Amino acid sequence: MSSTELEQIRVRITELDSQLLELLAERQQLTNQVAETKIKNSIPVRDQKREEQLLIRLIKQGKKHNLDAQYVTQLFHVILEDSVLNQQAMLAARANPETSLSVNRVAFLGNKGTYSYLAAQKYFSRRAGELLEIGCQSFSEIIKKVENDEADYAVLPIENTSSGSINEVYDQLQLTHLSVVGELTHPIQHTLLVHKNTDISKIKTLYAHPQVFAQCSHFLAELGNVEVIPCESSSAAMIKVAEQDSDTIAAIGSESGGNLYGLHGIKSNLANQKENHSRFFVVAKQAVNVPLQVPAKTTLVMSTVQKAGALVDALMVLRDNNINMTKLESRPITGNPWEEMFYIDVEGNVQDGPMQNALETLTAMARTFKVLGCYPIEEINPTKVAAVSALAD
Ligand SMILES: C=C(O[C@@H]1C=C(C(=O)O)C=C[C@H]1O)C(=O)O
Repeated sequence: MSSTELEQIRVRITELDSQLLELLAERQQLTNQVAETKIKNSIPVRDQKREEQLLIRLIKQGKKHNLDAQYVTQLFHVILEDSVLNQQAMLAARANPETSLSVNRVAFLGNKGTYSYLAAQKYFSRRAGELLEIGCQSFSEIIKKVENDEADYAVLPIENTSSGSINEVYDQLQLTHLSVVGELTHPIQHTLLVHKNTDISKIKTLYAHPQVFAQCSHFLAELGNVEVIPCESSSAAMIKVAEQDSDTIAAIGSESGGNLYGLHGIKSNLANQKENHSRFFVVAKQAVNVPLQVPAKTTLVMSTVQKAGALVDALMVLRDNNINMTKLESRPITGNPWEEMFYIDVEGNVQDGPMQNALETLTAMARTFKVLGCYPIEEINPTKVAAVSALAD
């Protein structure tokens, strides 16, 4: 193929890509109109039947064009997720006009480039107003910023699929009056980041956050004799490497974060678990009102009376009200040895009838009880690929 032939084909591809973008923008406009209709007529945002039918039709249609079912499904999962999240954000903004700020001051751990920074960018990209990033050195500093009105929101990592719950954050939430107003999950893609081109075998010193070391323990064991230096954040680790002109040091963090400091990745996928995601809470001074049309979660925190089966009794209240629990975490109570605080995430809105029943009963039976927050579910999980492909056959 001559180079002019190649260029001509590329010109056509470029044209098609632009048309794809224009069509996606037009689709987004239409789904925003759908959201307006749903607001007017109190219709739920999510319609999984419609999503399933749409996917089945597209998979069948794709097959006629020789497009793989997996490919079509993945593509439309991204489109559907974006559509649902945008609609949810529209409804939430409409229900909480006081939260529409021209500037959102957001406190998070570390500096530009940390996973918390990337999560904050992702969360606020769907919301009105500019993002003003406030990097902090510790979780307690992040929370104080919001308590002292120096920030409007804090983004706090709460759990990770490979290293589990982040106890320090749970312990901070025990002590604050802030409310959880949102959640999001963000993929964590640990990459070995270097300043100078080098080879893994030359690396003698490695900088990262202790959570990151925990999540990459298998890779560290394979590396052998390397000095591991814990840093207060991934961005602190990146800065250490960027400041030194050495080919024997590296940091672990996200590749896009590392690029902000002039680092590049030489090995990716370092986490023990290949599916590595972190869940974050977004917290603020004021609780938000989640419209009943938006799928919601509620986080509760309680301590039970010292009696056999007290926790089981509390969980039975959820079962009796048909409330699905998605997470249960226990933490020691500061200053009260051997007593536990329970953090419970459930699906449902604090304004629902069954949830109100459950909250009333739990308040009466627990020693201490508090709703940490009610917020829209950000994990969309469109219909599973395999199920849809089977239906489309
Ligand atoms: C746009 C809608 O809202 C949601 C998003 C959909 C989409 O983007 O196609 C489909 C179903 C709903 O879960 C709709 O209800 O039509």
